Amino acid sequence: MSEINSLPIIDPLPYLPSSSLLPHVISEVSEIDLAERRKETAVKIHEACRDIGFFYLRVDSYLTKSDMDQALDLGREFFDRPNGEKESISLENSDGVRGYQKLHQNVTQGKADHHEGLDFYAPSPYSPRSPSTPSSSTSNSNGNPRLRPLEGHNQWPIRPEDFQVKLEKWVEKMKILGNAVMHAMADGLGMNQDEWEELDGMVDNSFWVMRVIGYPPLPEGADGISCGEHKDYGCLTLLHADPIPNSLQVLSPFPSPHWIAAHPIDGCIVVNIGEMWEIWTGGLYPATLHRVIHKSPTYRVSIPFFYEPNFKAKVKLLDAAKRKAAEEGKEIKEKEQVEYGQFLLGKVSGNFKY
Ligand SMILES: O=C(O)CCC(=O)C(=O)O
Ligand SMILES: [Fe+2]
Repeated sequence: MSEINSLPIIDPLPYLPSSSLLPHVISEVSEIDLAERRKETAVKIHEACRDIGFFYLRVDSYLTKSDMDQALDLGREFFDRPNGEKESISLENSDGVRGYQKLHQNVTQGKADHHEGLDFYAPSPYSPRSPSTPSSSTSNSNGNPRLRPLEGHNQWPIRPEDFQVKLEKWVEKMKILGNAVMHAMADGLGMNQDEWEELDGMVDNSFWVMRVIGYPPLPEGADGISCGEHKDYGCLTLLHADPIPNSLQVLSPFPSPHWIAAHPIDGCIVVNIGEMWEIWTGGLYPATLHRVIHKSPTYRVSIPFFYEPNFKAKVKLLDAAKRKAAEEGKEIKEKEQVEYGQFLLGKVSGNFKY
């Protein structure tokens, strides 16, 4: 294998429901070559997941340029609002994980990151508490019962106008895209229909997360890091970011680990896989380390959408991954089964400084 210094570009079009495609594309898609195009996509996705765990996904048959620009601009306009307004929807007002985090409140490996952010999650995974049961012995400063992490409601900004409507649409779009990528990955692993349906049943009520992140440039001369190196912990990360080169960096494994830049490409988003795929495949598909060092003078906005398993999904080594690894002579290592929601709870508790 030659040194990997750039990421492959993959077209998910043959896996997207035709009703979700942009009108001008629908007429171009012929049923006849769909099967052939699926094969091509599945092979490319398998190689990308196995060799680096990161790739570009073409989305220009699915999202217009104005959909893409608008999502980032809404983030930018929100971060431009006065601090008091942003802090009125801070994490502490909900369940400690949904809402706004001010600059340096995010922590990676014990070090504060140089960004602000706004986090949204799928609805609470817990059944509603009955009003007659005292829900908790503790209350927060507003006298309301203290919520367990993930138990609260999302806090949507009131300004800029349309933020919620537009970004909820983005969530719906990303869920469809995430499922299409999962299907391509299932084919790439050589799953049969029953195996794909079983995998699909573990993500069909995805406990998704959407983050809107704002990165001020790192101070002049600082050798700091905007977002410390980490693996993502779920299934798939679908990242849309401002077209600023060099900021997002990926640890390419071959021939020896070295950082490469994932420069944004027009009409594409960047996808990487998280730790759940590492468990599903026994490490055949690695969750790759990445980081952000944002030094350019402009404020950078990114919107990672995490397409995750269902809260209750039990994630363990897949037979298809065993077969694929044997076929390719790759060694894999079975990891302990996890229930996704429990795994997530263990992770979110260390993410913020309150
Ligand atoms: O902002 C970015 O480009 C990446 C953010 C990221 O890696 C994350 O939120 O997990
Ligand atoms: Fe990440």
